[in-house]
Amino acid sequence: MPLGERSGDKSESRYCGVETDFNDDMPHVLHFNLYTGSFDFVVAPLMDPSYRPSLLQKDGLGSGVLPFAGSDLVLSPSQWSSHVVGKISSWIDLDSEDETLRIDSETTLKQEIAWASHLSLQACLLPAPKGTSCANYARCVNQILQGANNIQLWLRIPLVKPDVDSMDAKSVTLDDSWESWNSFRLLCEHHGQLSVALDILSTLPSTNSLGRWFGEPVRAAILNTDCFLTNSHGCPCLSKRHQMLISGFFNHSIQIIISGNSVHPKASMDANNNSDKDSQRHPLRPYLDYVGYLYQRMDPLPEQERFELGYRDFLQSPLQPLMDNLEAQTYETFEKDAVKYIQYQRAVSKALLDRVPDEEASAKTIVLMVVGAGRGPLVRASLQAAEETGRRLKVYAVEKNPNAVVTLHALVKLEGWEDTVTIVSSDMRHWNAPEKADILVSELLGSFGDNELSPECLDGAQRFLQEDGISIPSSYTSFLQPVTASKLYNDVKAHKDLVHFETAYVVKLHNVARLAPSQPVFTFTHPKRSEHESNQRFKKLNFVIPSETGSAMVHGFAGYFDATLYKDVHLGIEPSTATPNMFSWY
Ligand SMILES: C[S@@+](CC[C@H](N)C(=O)[O-])C[C@H]1O[C@@H](n2cnc3c(N)ncnc32)[C@H](O)[C@@H]1O
Repeated sequence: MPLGERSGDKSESRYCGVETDFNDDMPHVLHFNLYTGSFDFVVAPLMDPSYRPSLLQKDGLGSGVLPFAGSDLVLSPSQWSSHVVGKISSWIDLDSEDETLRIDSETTLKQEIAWASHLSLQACLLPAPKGTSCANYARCVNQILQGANNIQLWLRIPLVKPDVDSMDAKSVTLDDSWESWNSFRLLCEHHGQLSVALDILSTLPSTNSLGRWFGEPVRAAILNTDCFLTNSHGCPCLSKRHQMLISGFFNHSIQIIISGNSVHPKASMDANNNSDKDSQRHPLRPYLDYVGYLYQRMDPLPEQERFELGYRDFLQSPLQPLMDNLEAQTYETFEKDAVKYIQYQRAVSKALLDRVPDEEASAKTIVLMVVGAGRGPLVRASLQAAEETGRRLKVYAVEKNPNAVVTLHALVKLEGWEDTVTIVSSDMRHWNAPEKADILVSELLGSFGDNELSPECLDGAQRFLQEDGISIPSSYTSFLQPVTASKLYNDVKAHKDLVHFETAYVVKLHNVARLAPSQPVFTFTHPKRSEHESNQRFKKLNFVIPSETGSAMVHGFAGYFDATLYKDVHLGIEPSTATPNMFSWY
C-alpha cells in the first residue's frame, strides 16, 4: 500500500519495500510482507544462499538443470515484476584472491541475473563491492549490461564518508564509498541501467557529502532498523538529520527499503495487540508506519512545481526567437508569468519618474519603444506604468514575427490604444525609426542571459535610442556552477556524438548536486558606451568544492542569468537571488 497520496506527485518514492531472507516459499514471502506487512515490494534472494556452482560440479551435478531456484510458476508474471526485486547472493566476491570463490561468484551472478530477467523483474540488488578493488566485478556487470533486457541493476553502496579533518593519519585509508561507486560506474561506462541503492547507517556523513548523491542515479535507500531511535512511546523514530535525508529521498523519487530485525519489540507487540486484521502483525510494520508518517508530513507540491514535473531533468533545445518565429502557445506560456511583467512595470515606472519631473508630467511625452514586442504584454506593462505614474507616453511596438504582429493589431484595436501605440512590423536591426526613443524596452533574454542574441539585436536598435536614453534591461550577467547530473549526462551521451556535448540545453534541473556556489561569467550593458565594443567574451573560472564534500563527478555546468532592468529592479534565476514565483526561464 503506497505511503500516502501527495497531490500531483506520482513518483516511485510512494512505494516502500522490505528486505527479506531467503525463503523458497515465495508466495508466503509475498503474502506476509505485502498483505500482513503492507509493504509494496520485497527485496528477496532468488537463490538458496548455500548454492555454490563448484560444489555441484564436485557432486557430479555440473550439467543439466541446476536446482538453484524455485519455479517461475509460483507467482504470476505481474507479481514477479511489480512486487519482487531480486537480491543477488551477498556472498559473491568477483575480486577475491580465492580462484574457486571468484569463479563461483561470476557464474552465480550471471545465473541469478539471467533468472531475474526470465522472471521479468524490474530490478536486482547487487551486493556492495568487497574491499577496494572492484575491477572484475564491474567488468562482469558491464558485460551483463551489454546484453541485458530492461532490467535495472542497483549496486548496494554503504553511505559512509570518513570526516578527513577528524581522522588521524592511520585511518585516512578508510574509504569514501562514493569513490567505490565512481570506480564501478566508470568501468561500466556510465551505463543507464546501473544505479545505486544506498545503505543508510546510524551515523551520517556531512550535509555537503550527502548532497553529492542527489546528482547520482540513486534508486533506493535501504534503511536498517539500527538507524532508528526510540520515542517516548517506545516507538521507532529517526534523528532530525535522518528525517531530512529521507525527505530529500522522497523529493528525488528514491524508494525506501526497510531492512534488518525489529529492535523495538514493544512497538511491535503493541501493534499486535491492537491488530484485528491478522493474528500476527509484521514485526517491521512500526518502521513502515513511521516512514509513511514522514511521507505524509511533507508539504504538497506547489502548483507551479506540479505543472513542471514533466520537464524535470529533461533536455530542451533553447528557443531561437531571432531565427525562428515563435508559436502562439509559446507566447501564451510567456504571458502567464505575471511576476515577469510586474518587474518590467516597476522598472518602467521608475524610469519614467526619473525622466520626467512632476512639474513636466502633463507637458512632456516620453517616446518608449518595445523592441521584440511579441503579442504585446510589455506594451501593456509600459502603458500601465505610465498610468500609475501619471506620465504621458508614445509607444512604438517593433516586432519581426509577422504572426505576432497580427495579434498586436487586434490588441491595439481591442484596447483602443490607436492614438498611443504604433505597430512596426520589422526587424529592429533594420528599422528606420522616425524619431529617437527615450526608453527602449526589450525582453530577448535566454536562460543564460545573452544566448538568444539579445546583445546583437540591441546593438542594432541602439541607433534610435537618445544619447541619454534608457535601456530596460540595462544589463544582464550569466552565471555558471559545476554540477553532478548523471541523468542529463547519460541523455546527452545517448546521442553518441560530440555536438550534443558541446550544446547548451534548457533544463528544469532537479536530480542534480550543485557542487560549488555559482560565479558570474559574462555581462552585457545597454546602451553600449562604444559601438565598437565587441560581444565576444572569454572567462576562466576557478571553483572550490568544499573539502567536506569529498570527491565528486562534474558532469557539466548549470547556467543562470540575472538581469538588472532598471536601478534596483532585477529579475533572474541565479539560485541565491532568483526572482520568486517567476517561471519563464530555467
Ligand atoms: C522572448 S520574446 C518576448 C516577447 C514579448 N515581449 C513577451 O514578453 O511576451 C522575444 C520577441 O522578440 C522578437 N524578436 C527577436 N529578435 C527580434 C528582432 N531582431 N527584431 C524584432 N523582433 C525581434 C521575437 O519574435 C519575439 O516575439
